[in-house]
Amino acid sequence: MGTQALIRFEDVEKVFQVRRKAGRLRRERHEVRAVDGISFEVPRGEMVGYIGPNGAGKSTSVKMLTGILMPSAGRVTVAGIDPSRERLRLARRIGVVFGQRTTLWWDLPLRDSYELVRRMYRVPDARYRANLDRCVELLDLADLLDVPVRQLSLGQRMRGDIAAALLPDPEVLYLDEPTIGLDVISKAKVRDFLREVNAEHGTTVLLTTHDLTDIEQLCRRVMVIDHGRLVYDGGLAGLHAIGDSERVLVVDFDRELPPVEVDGVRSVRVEGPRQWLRFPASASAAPLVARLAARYPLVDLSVREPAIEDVIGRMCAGSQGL
Ligand SMILES: Nc1ncnc2c1ncn2[C@@H]1O[C@H](COP(=O)(O)OP(=O)(O)OP(=O)(O)O)[C@@H](O)[C@H]1O
Repeated sequence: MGTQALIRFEDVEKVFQVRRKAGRLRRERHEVRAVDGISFEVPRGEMVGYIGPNGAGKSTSVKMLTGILMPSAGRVTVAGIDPSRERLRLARRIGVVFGQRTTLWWDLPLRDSYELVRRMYRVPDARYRANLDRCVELLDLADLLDVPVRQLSLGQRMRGDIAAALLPDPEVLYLDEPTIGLDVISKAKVRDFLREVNAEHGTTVLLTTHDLTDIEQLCRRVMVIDHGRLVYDGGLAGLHAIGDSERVLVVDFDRELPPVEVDGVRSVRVEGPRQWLRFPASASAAPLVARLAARYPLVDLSVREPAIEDVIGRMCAGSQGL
């Protein structure tokens, strides 16, 4: 494959025909364009965020990548394979983790689930043992191997699921909400592990999440989907730039003052001697601070970056929140 893209979407569409009630007896046929002409390429080894509001078309895209759904138009290729035509051949090369449901066997201890994965995917012994050892160590699974999956906490189960997906050494890992419902420590563990797997094995990762900290900590590239279309594909910094976002300067004066009037900032909140001043994220803070300090008795200040949720919310205006 060389430098060729590992994942490729070419003008992909997915249209669902749904019937909905239109009166007491009548049913109307109606189309839902879940994916409405998306194209992108992901090179081998990249970690990409695939985000957007509810109903944007993310899960439908991932289902086409795994071969569960066939596109209505366009072409999907993963590792040179058409997923819907050769789903089983592809299954050995991709790992899938859904935060909301497990792919493990509910009544079996983790160890037995892993043994089944080994047999199903015919993972060679030495590789299986090396992968299992690494997962057990990095995901802290040693004490959990003999516990039936149904007795695991959500965070433990999620770590167990991620290990199962990685045992066959997949080239691509699709993660759907891998940190949903996890506490801060478990989230950090999962993120550290994913970073390590990506760095050491060059595993390509497509990450769908509503927790944008996952994206900020793991992905240099992010794709934003809205109403079945790709509305942004690039770095996080660029997202801030086109989102036309604002930063906030929180300033403390030596006494209570009326809202400040300085070019380039807007006072949006006053609380005693503290004021919140908005300014464009693309502007440099230093000259603003200099202007403020020249006219006002400044004691302290800090700059708050725009929340990425707000940036994407504005980009997908009219949609539900993330
Ligand atoms: N099998 C189906 N039949 C009919 N409509 C569907 C089907 N699957 C998805 N849809 C519709 O397609 C659109 C995209 O859904 P999808 O599940 O891909 O969104 P999503 O981005 O994953 O959302 P979420 O963040 O809520 O998981 C929605 O309007 C959804 O109702």
